Amino acid sequence: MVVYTGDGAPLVDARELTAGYLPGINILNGCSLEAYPGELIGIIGPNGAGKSTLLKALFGLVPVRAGSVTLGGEDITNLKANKLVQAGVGFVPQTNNVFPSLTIEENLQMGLFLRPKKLAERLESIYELFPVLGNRRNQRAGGLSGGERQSVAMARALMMEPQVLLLDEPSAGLSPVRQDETFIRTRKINKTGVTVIMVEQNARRCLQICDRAYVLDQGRNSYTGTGRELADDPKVIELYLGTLAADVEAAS
Ligand SMILES: Nc1ncnc2c1ncn2[C@@H]1O[C@H](COP(=O)(O)OP(=O)(O)OP(=O)(O)O)[C@@H](O)[C@H]1O
Repeated sequence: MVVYTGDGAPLVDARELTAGYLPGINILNGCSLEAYPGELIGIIGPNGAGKSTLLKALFGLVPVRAGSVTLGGEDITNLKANKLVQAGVGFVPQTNNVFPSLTIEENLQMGLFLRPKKLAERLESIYELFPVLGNRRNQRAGGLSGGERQSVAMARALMMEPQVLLLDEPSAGLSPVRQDETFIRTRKINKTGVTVIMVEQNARRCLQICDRAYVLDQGRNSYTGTGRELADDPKVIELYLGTLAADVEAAS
């Protein structure tokens, strides 16, 4: 597992972001995040902490009022989503992330509208990573299960060969088995060299698979460390992971 110790330059560097949806109301209150090349970063924290808002601020979907975001040293603060996709950032929203009336393959095609000439080559490599999607390429996305839709959404974001993939609660609404599959798939994508920044409400599982994680609380950084450090930190367990779950795990 790659665990960065801070050597080298971060690929994504979000510094002291203030951001919000409504005038005068900030949801992010100066939170920061760094992702080094090849890292799998988790963002966890209580409901309403601003986790999804942070991801949306990175992808230009929520206005950043103060602070900055850089990608490979270039300022990308408040760039529009299409510019970010061209710059190498992929985003998978939590819901409404497929076109239900289109087939799997048409959904994937939509992911490459900025670079259509590479379609055959990209489809081949995506079907290698997601063989099930290849086998069912002509099926409409609307008829797929939640987990399968999540795969299509991830695969579509990967069509543009992003350097960074932003995932908003990929395991939300899935059964425990499907959640596990989603986490394994996310790790697999990360192993291909894609830096992943993932918001997760399944904090324990997220800490198990990520290199480093950020705990957000009220739009601020609360704790940061490797997945293991945070999973073992008594304060993080008490405040964010739940003591009962920890006791059960320790007793088993
Ligand atoms: N489109 C929006 N317009 C106005 N306020 C919003 C909008 N989306 C989210 N918020 C508010 O921003 C705050 C943070 O929401 P966010 O979704 O970022 O939290 P979160 O940490 O991802 O929580 P959860 O785990 O519950 O999804 C909440 O108070 C929420 O009501």
